[in-house]
Amino acid sequence: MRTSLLRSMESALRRSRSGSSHLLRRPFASSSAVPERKVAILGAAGGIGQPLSLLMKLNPLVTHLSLYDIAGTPGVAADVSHINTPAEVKGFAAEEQLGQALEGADIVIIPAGVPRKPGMTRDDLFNINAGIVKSLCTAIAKYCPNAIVNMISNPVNSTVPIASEVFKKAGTYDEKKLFGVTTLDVVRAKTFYAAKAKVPVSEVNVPVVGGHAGITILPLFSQATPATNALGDEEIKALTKRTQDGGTEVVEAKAGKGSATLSMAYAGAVFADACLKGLNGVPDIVECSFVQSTVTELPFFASKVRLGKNGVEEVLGLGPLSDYEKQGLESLLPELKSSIEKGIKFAQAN
Ligand SMILES: NC(=O)c1ccc[n+]([C@@H]2O[C@H](COP(=O)([O-])OP(=O)(O)OC[C@H]3O[C@@H](n4cnc5c(N)ncnc54)[C@H](O)[C@@H]3O)[C@@H](O)[C@H]2O)c1
Ligand SMILES: O=C(O)C[C@H](O)C(=O)O
Repeated sequence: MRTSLLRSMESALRRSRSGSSHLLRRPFASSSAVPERKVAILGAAGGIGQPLSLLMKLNPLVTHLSLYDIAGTPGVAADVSHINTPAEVKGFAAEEQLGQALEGADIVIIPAGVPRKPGMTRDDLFNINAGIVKSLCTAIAKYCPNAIVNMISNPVNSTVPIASEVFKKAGTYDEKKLFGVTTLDVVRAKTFYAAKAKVPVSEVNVPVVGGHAGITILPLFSQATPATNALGDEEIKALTKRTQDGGTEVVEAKAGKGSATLSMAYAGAVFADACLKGLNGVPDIVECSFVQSTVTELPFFASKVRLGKNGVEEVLGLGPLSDYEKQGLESLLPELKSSIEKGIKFAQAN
């Protein structure tokens, strides 16, 4: 997946440099091979929003890129629009333009909201971000009820349930189209595993299940490929802990200037690319994501998901777990349950 996104981007860059591509001379609308796809980014002028806008502009599957934020969008949209790739860029600022930003969107990516500072948990963001997510999802239900939603705003373990309740209230909820973006956990697990196991990072795959906060992030290193016997129990524990604390590692390193933005933009672009490929009928697109689920007793859970023309095609099971992973699963369920319930309660009361 990672390599296929990189290949797409490299070829978009090559084409834009050579100026020889038929894609650049002919709009996608007239191409029978590539359907029109509008991607909207809400929070596009933020730390994640800006590099994510850049990466989506480089994605050859995007024909229309709609950038919305409450401040700073005109500059970001003008800047990104000068890149000579096919996606047509439009910027929207202020709430009265939100409808236009969303209309016709196939995928809405939401990195709007405040990030952590050192000493905070993701749940500490709930009070501000819950309201932001609720109002943006209310607009999605009105202007693009059939869009796939990629939720990045934290706490993901609560913002996804909030979105589901907003859509239920509006009568537009389709569980196949709501995704909590947990790809950064997978990106981190792959990077850390490759370095420890001394295997090429481009070949590594590691499923990460559960949720997206602390111990609710459960990397399944027993299923990592390429498999290795080189890692003992203590090394697996250390890798698990580093993956669970990856966000905090960045928050502390940024020392008050926010949380992961560049690696998150990359992860968000990988996941949106997978959703676009699924929509376009590319077979066997599998990514981990926090979705409505029956894999555990909880109503939402992150696991491998097969993507298709309608969003979720199949929520895949956990596969065989090591004893250490089984313990991790038992430990995470109560915390994840309470974060999910907090989101549902908020949306029902507001
Ligand atoms: N899911 C993940 O793995 C993951 C990873 C990193 C960060 N995050 C989360 O993503 C969110 C954004 O992080 P960031 O670093 O980009 O923050 P940021 O403060 O740099 O950017 C957030 C942007 O959201 C905008 N915004 C605020 N309210 C809005 C509204 N109502 N409508 C539209 N835009 C609005 C702001 O103007 C700002 O430009 C945070 O909640 C952060 O915790 C999630
Ligand atoms: O850690 C954070 O607050 C941001 C994000 O969820 C991350 O995992 O980097």
